[in-house]
Amino acid sequence: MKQVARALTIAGSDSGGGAGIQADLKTFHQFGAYGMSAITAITVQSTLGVFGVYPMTTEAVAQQIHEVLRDIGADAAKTGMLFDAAIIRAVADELRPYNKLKLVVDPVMIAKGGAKLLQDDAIEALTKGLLPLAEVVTPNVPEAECLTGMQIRNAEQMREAAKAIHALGVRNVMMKGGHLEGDEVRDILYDGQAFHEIVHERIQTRHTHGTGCTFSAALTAELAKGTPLIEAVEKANRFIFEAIKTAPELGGGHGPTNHWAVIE
Ligand SMILES: Nc1ncnc2c1ncn2[C@@H]1O[C@H](COP(=O)(O)OP(=O)(O)OP(=O)(O)O)[C@@H](O)[C@H]1O
Ligand SMILES: Cc1ncc(CO)c(N)n1
Repeated sequence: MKQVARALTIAGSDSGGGAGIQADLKTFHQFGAYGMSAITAITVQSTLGVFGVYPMTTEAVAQQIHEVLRDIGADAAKTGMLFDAAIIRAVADELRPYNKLKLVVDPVMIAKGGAKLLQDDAIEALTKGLLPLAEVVTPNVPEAECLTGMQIRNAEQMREAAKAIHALGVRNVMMKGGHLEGDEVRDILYDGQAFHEIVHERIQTRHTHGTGCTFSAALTAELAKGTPLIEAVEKANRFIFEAIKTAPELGGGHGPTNHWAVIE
């Protein structure tokens, strides 16, 4: 039988196509992985913002995961927008038996325009139920602040927060520095022992819709292919940098990145 890397995304639909399920599937495809999806909510979005959020039933989310995993299977999976505590618990219950599957948890909480993609009372379900199953969690600065209660303004505080999130029981923490100010963007991976830092130039652009989703999808696809974590993070980082740099400049607001970006 042919061996193709299989990747599952469990996330919200973004009608604008730049974030969520759509960003994930485009990115999986670009990385040569076979993409599957379990939709948690339908969001009405464009580059101008979020206009509506329509969650799926918990049963519908659980069933999508259950049926694709027991038939097709997955080498890696990622979670994005999960909306509420009941969906988080259902996702954790479905994934728990698949302990060989590499899980990337992108703890999506708020869209760039400020719209809530996760209910406040869902944080505990996330930290207690889902994070222990994750190979790696990929918070941005506001999400890391919410998970830890710490204030993060610089690289040292990012390292402290990474340690605190690791202490919640996650194997690896990938702290994204896109939200901090400065001419450079610093992303920090912490495996419980050492920090691995990747620094690149900050691109001056408004086209950053879905950067977090696209980054974690690239990471998931590489893990599905069997790439070791540090190398997978480096590839995903190069991909998102190139995708932001060559963004197609669509829409009147925060446009999507270039999911056709090529890295060598
Ligand atoms: N302006 C930028 N220039 C260069 N790299 C960037 C820029 N913005 C983001 N990145 C890269 O993209 C990655 C993800 O970005 P960010 O931290 O903004 O994610 P996010 O807030 O989760 O995104 P979103 O919520 O829109 O999906 C960062 O770790 C960084 O490597
Ligand atoms: C569906 C969805 N997931 C995640 C994000 C975060 O970028 C978004 N804007 N929309």
